[in-house]
Amino acid sequence: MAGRDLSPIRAPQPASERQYAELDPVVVIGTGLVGASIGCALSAAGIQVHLRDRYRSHALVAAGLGAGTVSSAQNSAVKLVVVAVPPDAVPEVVERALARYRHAVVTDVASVKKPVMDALREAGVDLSRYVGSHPMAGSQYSGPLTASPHLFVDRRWVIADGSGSAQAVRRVEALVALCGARLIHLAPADHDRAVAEVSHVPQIMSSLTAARLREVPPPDLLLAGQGVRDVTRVAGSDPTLWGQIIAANRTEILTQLRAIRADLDQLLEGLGTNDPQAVTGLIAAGREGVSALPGKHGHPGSALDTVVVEIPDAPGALARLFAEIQAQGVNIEDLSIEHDLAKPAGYLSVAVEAGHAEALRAAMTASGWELRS
Ligand SMILES: NC(=O)c1ccc[n+]([C@@H]2O[C@H](COP(=O)([O-])OP(=O)(O)OC[C@H]3O[C@@H](n4cnc5c(N)ncnc54)[C@H](O)[C@@H]3O)[C@@H](O)[C@H]2O)c1
Ligand SMILES: O=C(O)C(=O)C[C@]1(C(=O)O)C=C[C@@H](O)C=C1
Repeated sequence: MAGRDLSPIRAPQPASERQYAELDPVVVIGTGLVGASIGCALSAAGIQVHLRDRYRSHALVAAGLGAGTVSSAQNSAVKLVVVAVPPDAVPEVVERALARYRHAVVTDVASVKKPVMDALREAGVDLSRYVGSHPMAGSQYSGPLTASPHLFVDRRWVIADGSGSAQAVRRVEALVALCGARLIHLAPADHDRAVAEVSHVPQIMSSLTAARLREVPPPDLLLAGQGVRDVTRVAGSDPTLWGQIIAANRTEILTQLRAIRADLDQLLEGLGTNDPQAVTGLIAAGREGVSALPGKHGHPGSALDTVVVEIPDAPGALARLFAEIQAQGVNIEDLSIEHDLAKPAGYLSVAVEAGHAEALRAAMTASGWELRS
């Protein structure tokens, strides 16, 4: 689209005076993927971040990536503590942080919210300085090495209602804003139901599919294309972390898996009796489900078309291709790459607004690119 900002990510902005006053300095406990990414985003905004981890090496790696410093904070000066450790450790670490940093607000980023809040209440912890939260951004990777200051840009970040003073909530809202995320307030139980639907059950379905691949003979695996890779990306996730997330949210997850079992039974029955409607019905329902997902940046999805371009596995090929697309004034809405197993080439699937695809195809062909669709 001509005139549109084609830069893929928003650069971190310096913190405003109010945000400095609310947050500076911050302590991040747990400097893996999420903690180090938060440290990188806050540091890029100019906030002083102190990094702590049960493994000093993780904090050192995070510091090396620009997430902050491993030097200790002056405890009484700390304004915000972000607890980014695995869910089972969260209540204990939050409780200790509240005791140690007496003027700080403490938030956690665990993927479940009600069990954490319940555990803190059962332990008799004063929750006026605690505000639970959850950024809906991450990846299948663990540890600080894949951290990025851009991880949360334009992603949803939930603040769990039901604890924290108004001032405490404001500090966590400032954290969300500085990380470039979009704030959403939810009751803990509503959060846990929603993430079971859109994150935890999809993780299980991905792992179920990927686990079957262990039985596939290696020559058959050579036929694996982009489809199976798309469906199994998150199956590469950390089993210990996900074991904790799923156990903590098991009631919601069980309800949803039972519904999936009923769908599967229906499909098996239909296939057994060779009822074509059983399959078309399922595929049509899946298509409806996909189109129900909000589009990029949380806006309603717009119709996209995919242009598939063959690119040589050579230095500068991607840059040339992107420059060509930019020259056409077309925004890349999404992209993925599939590598050819037999020759030094890849197939780049570029999703663009449907109305722009035909003109883009014509321009690319005229410039000598090989198109696959
Ligand atoms: N991975 C994701 O996609 C994602 C997204 C959003 C939220 N989360 C949540 O964020 C939290 C961290 O997940 P992650 O993916 O960054 O995991 P990670 O394994 O990358 O990092 C966890 C870090 O916590 C440290 N740690 C563990 N126990 C500790 C303790 N008791 N004290 C201090 N440090 C400790 C580990 O050494 C590690 O460096 C989890 O609660 C997870 O549910 C994860
Ligand atoms: O892998 C990703 O892309 C993710 O964003 C991971 C994802 C998700 O399922 O949305 C996984 C768990 C977290 O609690 C939040 C984010």
